Amino acid sequence: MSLTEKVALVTGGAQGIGRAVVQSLLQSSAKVVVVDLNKACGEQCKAQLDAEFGEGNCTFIQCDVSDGDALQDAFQSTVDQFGRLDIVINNAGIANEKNWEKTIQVNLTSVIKGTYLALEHMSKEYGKEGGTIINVSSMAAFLHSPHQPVYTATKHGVIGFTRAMADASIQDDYGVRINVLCPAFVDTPLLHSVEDEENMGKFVKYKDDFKRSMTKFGVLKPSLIAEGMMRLITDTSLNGAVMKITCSKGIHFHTYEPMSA
Ligand SMILES: NC(=O)C1=CN([C@@H]2O[C@H](COP(=O)(O)OP(=O)(O)OC[C@H]3O[C@@H](n4cnc5c(N)ncnc54)[C@H](O)[C@@H]3O)[C@@H](O)[C@H]2O)C=CC1
Ligand SMILES: CCCCC/C=C\C=C\C(=O)C/C=C\C/C=C\CCCC(=O)O
Repeated sequence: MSLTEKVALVTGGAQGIGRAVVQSLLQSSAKVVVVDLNKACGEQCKAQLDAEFGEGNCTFIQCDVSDGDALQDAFQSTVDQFGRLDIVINNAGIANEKNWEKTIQVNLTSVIKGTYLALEHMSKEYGKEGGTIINVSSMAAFLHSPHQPVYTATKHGVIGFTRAMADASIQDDYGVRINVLCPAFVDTPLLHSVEDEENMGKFVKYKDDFKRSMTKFGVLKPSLIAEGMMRLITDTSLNGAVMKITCSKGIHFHTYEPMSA
């Protein structure tokens, strides 16, 4: 499906899962704004994408998503440059149990803020044309791993918030589909954070347990996560969907009893 004339904003798009999603969006002819904290990585990413897809299709904005004003400016710059916004991927995330307040800010508060900003630029409530939002959670939301309690809490929160907003979108006719994607382990730099006391704090003693889990459950390629993401973007029947991606079952959906959490 062509996304020609569509404009996408991807947080944490400079590497890992976000980077793979940016690549897929450009392959589908969307314009893409990469919003990321890491300036060096973002500039390198943009240079590579310009070489592959031509200049003018991709922009990099350095921004810490946990700085609400900076995130607001990034959304405004996107619309100023490309004239519209259609697709928002709230993907930026960290796994830091030592600075757990920061983990809540980046993984949950910024996803909420990013969703509200996306609605300001896309919802019919604000006189806009509609669009789609995908928030990135994790299979950690379906486990209760003792090794990453705050990371797990944020990912539970992302699912609850997204499903509630998807219902709100239907009730008040925002014209915006809001879905959530939950990958199992993916081969990105984030996985290496389990090695580091600065990230894990007292939970660093479990690093070998993490590695055993990765061996047991397998590690996915970022390209498969991008494939799932493109399905959420292009399948207009999906709203409030919770997509899971695992090695054993591939891309599939979590099902809930009516009215259940
Ligand atoms: N890698 C994995 O095994 C899994 C990752 N996820 C989730 O996928 C998302 C992406 O993760 P990965 O690509 O694996 O991580 P990654 O560490 O490879 O990439 C994350 C990107 O986000 C950026 N970022 C971090 N903090 C930021 C901030 N405050 N403001 C703006 N940008 C920021 C980083 O600079 C980086 O470019 C995260 O939400 C993560 O929790 C979910 C399930 C599994
Ligand atoms: C605080 C440090 C945490 C380190 C986190 C690093 C990576 C994060 C990975 C995830 O988000 C995925 C976490 C858990 C799910 C993994 C596998 C479940 C597979 C289930 C299945 O295959 O059925």
